[in-house]
Amino acid sequence: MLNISDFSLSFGDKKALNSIDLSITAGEKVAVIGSSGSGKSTLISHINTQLHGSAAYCSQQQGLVESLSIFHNIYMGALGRNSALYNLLNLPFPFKKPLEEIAIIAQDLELDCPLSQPVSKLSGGQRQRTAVGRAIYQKMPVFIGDEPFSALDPLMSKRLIKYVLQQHESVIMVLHDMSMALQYFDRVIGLRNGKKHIDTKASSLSIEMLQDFYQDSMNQEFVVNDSAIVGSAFCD
Ligand SMILES: Nc1ncnc2c1ncn2[C@@H]1O[C@H](COP(=O)(O)OP(=O)(O)OP(=O)(O)O)[C@@H](O)[C@H]1O
Repeated sequence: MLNISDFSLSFGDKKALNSIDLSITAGEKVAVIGSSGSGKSTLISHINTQLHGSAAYCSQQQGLVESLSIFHNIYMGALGRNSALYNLLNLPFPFKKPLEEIAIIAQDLELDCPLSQPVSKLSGGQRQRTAVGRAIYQKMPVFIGDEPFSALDPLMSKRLIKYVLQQHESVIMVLHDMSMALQYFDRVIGLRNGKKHIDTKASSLSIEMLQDFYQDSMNQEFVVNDSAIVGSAFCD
């Protein structure tokens, strides 16, 4: 499904990704972890570009339209599927079919406020779920999410991660919750300073190993010379 070979990306002097090799097969559920600034968002944004047309991407920025309702923001996921005229008419007079479909998605995402509510009046968690709803309504085989439920309480976050996993053939998700990464995903990719340090089956990792990985990442935050990080316990 995806093959990335020796991919690097810099922002000015900052090397955000450093010689990344990555293959992902259809059907895989991949968690991407790493400390802040390690390159996770940059990596999944690149993956989204590579999978253009088959992936729904839920970025941290969300890109919601503040003045429009929950319904219309979620409906945006279907803009490409329908004609311009249908989309235009659906704005003032929503059609029955999308109304019903979006009501189900909103219910599944535990969005219990009226669908007519403008996004500007939503909480952080409600906004995140609206953005995820829009991605789900794209009906793509692949879901790419950048901490899509970070504003939710842990139990709701758990339920909704399970829901997103059920709705898509393949999922690539950045998340900081190590236990969820191990419990719900097949594979874990760990980034440190733009390099891939972990890429293995979730079943071969433990919470302690991931805690060590985060601790080592923190310890090396001040290391300027990249050569000092070679020799990780996980990857070259
Ligand atoms: N548009 C940009 N311009 C300049 N630097 C950038 C830009 N985007 C990312 N960076 C830098 O690239 C590095 C990787 O950023 P990235 O957002 O991918 O990290 P991250 O692991 O997703 O972080 P977080 O967990 O905080 O979201 C960081 O040092 C960041 O400052």
